[in-house]
Amino acid sequence: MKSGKRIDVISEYQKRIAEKESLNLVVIGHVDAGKSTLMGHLLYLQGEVTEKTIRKHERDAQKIGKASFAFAWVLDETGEERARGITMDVGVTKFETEHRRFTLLDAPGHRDFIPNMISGTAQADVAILVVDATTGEFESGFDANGQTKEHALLARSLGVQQLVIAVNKLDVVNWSEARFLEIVQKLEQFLVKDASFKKSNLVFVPCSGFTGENLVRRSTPGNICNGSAVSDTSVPESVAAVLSTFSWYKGPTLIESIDKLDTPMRPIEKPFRMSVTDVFKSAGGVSVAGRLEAGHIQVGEAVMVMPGSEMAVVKSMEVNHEATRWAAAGDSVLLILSGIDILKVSNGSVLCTREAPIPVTTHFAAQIVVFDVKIPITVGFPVIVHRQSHNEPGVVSKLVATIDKVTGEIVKKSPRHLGKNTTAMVEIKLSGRAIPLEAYKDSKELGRVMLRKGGDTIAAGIVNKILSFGS
Ligand SMILES: Nc1nc2c(ncn2[C@@H]2O[C@H](COP(=O)(O)OP(=O)(O)OP(=O)(O)O)[C@@H](O)[C@H]2O)c(=O)[nH]1
Repeated sequence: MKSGKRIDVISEYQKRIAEKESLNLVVIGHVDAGKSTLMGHLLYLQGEVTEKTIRKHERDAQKIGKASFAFAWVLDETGEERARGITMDVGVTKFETEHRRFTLLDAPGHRDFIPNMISGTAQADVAILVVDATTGEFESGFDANGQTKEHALLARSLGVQQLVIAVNKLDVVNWSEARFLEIVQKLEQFLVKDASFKKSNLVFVPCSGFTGENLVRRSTPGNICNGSAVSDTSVPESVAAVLSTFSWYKGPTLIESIDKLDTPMRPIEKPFRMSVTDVFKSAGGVSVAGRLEAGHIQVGEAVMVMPGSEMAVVKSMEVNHEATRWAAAGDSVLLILSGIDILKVSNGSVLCTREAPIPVTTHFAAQIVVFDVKIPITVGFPVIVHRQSHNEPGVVSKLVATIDKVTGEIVKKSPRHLGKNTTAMVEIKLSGRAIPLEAYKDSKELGRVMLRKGGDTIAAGIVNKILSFGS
């Protein structure tokens, strides 16, 4: 195919961000915290979903006895997700606020789907953490087996710096200010002290995804949020009660809070890198979806797939479901590639250029933070190594030293084991295939790893050095 005129991507990109900046937003939180309902309702209020669609979801949901899930179905699209009432895969949608363009990733809360949650969060710049304010529910999401803490730690480890915390289902607790403040106090302490978020990067917003209160606006006598698209009778508070009991809140709505989030610096001038999250055959060639981590790409250019060093040409592309001729760092893209066998590219591959290939390795040094482990990490400890949406089995092959989290100084060389909350330098060897990986100093996006074992996340870290090179 003819590539057409070459585009000056950097100047096009400058024009685009001058118009409106783009952010990838992930919604995380404990199972049933109300993530899908909240975002489905927000999309409806923003005009991204029609009243007709919501009415249809409502009727269909009622038929299978799940009337309260009508808004959640905007994002939970598969039959199994709807029947089980849970999110399993990462749904992707786009929407706009006054100053920002968002690509929304709705991650599953159930612990069985944490690898999918990692995949969604790895693509995100910012996150909404949804917590259920209901008595007992916030507590169970927040305890050791709940996903509130794990998701927050994972998000921080994957590079998310700004967090909007939606204190949800406040309708169930009579819009109680005391309950809201109790949750803020507990969460803030954890997020700042244990998860290393900056206090100034946290925003707490009381709301109800079900009634729609404080998502886009707050109820006033002339403007009432009463979950109008849902005819479920279980809306627990009368509108009058909302007006009188929620008057204590004077802060921003959820949409105002996310509209103020900062856009991270995009490494657009660095060598081209795209991490692949999905591959499928399409009429035009091989379709490859993923996130552009660094650099830029345009139709007609050649790309190299790592591992494997196979070459392909970009035949066409889409950003946010719209055909385009170029894409830049930070974009979620779909490339149609020609000249390549579908078997040569898979979830976890990284696309780069022949001139600046990404290293491929089975052995690397990393600095890790150990989470709440039951058994201390020792040499030979088996782990599943996650890099973005990809994972491979491996072992912790060497414990180099424990280090002071604050000063970075070595506390102990060659420790025998690593316990809870330790920061340490280790070496990791993969037992199977080599993966594309970079040192963190070269790529913040492709230089992070997460270690999991037996369904638990046990550590997160950054890659200090690649110790073996494959192709
Ligand atoms: N009363 C009340 N119920 C809510 C609210 N938000 C969600 N729910 C209900 O909580 C249940 C779970 O909601 P979902 O939106 O599926 O929760 P989720 O966090 O997306 O669940 P997973 O994706 O499976 O983790 C549904 O019955 C919702 O109707 C709220 O603000 N108030």
